Amino acid sequence: MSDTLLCWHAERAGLDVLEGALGKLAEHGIQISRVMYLIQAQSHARIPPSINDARVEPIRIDLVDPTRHQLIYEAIQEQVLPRLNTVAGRLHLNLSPGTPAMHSVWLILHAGGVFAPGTRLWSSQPDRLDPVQFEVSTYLAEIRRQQRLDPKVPSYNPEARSAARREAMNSLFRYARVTGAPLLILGERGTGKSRLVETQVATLKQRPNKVVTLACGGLESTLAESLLFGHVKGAFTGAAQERKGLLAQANGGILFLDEIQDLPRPVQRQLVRVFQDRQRRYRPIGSDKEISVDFELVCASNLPMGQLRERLDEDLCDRLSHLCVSLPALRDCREDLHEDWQRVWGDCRVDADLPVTAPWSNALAKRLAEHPLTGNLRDLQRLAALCMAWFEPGNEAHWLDKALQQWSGAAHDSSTAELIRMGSREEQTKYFHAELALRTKATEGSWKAAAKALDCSVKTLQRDAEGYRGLPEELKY
Ligand SMILES: Nc1ncnc2c1ncn2[C@@H]1O[C@H](COP(=O)(O)OP(=O)(O)OP(=O)(O)O)[C@@H](O)[C@H]1O
Repeated sequence: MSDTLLCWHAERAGLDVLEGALGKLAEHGIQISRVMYLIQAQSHARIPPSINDARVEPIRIDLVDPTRHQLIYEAIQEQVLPRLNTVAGRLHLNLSPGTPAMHSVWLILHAGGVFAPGTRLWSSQPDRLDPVQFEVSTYLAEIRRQQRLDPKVPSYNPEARSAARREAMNSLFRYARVTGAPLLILGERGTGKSRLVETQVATLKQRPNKVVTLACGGLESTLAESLLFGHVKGAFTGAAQERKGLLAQANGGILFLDEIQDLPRPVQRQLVRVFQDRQRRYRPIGSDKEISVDFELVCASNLPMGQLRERLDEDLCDRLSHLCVSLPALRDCREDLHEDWQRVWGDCRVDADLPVTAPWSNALAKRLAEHPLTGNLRDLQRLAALCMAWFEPGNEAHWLDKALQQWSGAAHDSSTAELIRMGSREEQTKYFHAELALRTKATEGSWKAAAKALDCSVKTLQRDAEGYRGLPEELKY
């Protein structure tokens, strides 16, 4: 398929520049069949209908002053951008013709992602044509990606307002500094355990930039073993290549085992053995050679200590419980919520149009004061996403209200489900029965009709509904 070239008519060098560029592009194996040729409206140059088999499409722009960037942009927006939809093949942009001011305009448009992915930039002189490899849009995208993946912002302020968080941070700062002893971080899901390990813990342990993480959920024993310890080629069917395990990768850094309770028991035992050895020696699967590694072990779990104990190998649990920090849930440190919301907002805000400081109102303060926040920081992230979706410049009260309405609506179901999932089997069954009773009453219209639909007595249903006692009022159906 042949391509399109977009460029400016260089008044002084005339059509020679275009002809030269077309020739050089052909040397690169690029066939141009169409040229979108921007030219001053006042220019007297005669533009031929085609050059070197390429159809030349003059686009006359009334622009006397090439440093009027805003006007150039508007002209391009009106006269060039709509035509980009009709480009077949790839778009090439020759940056060089025109004034240096024009070069900046092209680059800015490219950086803003105006041109389709795959558009190639070229810089030319009559005797040369060089690709411009500096992909501005990719560069910006990369910065944004890094900001998300590699957050440098410490997750929590150690000088927290609430006593619960201050105490947790105080313990964290003391415990994380102890070398050679595993650190255990407990906290409900979304309390920021992983982020804490990647930022503050890694810094305190003086091993920044090297946190090797294994999410232990859903791994069966042999896979978990091979991921952690690695294997030699041919160690088992399918082991076509040698694989370096995470323990080896974490050498000199931190091995972070997230949701440690899900690590299969036999692998937990193996880990204990490595940890009992001062030199941290182990054998990759199928190898007869021992490897010695140096890493700090940090584990996290969203279970409280009592439940975690039931899921962990006894020895491993004993080792892990020496230095254990419990991160409080957000609803237990509401004094910090204003700051948390600012931080989450700053974290999620990518679009420069959005306000730098997080939106705030009395209604939001009230919602934050009473919301169960069972998803912790993720609830705040959901609110931030809704704010971004409803955002309209200059009308904060309106879009914030809209976002809050949606947030409250969506919170109902997920929060109820969340709370129900948190209890013991007995409690969960109780909540389930209560939910069933109340929902059936709501759909059938009365206790009598609900009892008939479920084939039980009204008394049974009303007793079941009592099971919701203890749930926050707003979560009851
Ligand atoms: N202090 C913070 N400020 C703003 N955002 C944060 C903060 N800490 C974590 N986050 C963000 O909140 C989300 C939840 O954090 P994280 O994954 O660390 O929690 P977690 O406790 O490990 O959750 P889970 O147990 O579900 O893995 C992530 O998207 C993270 O980037």
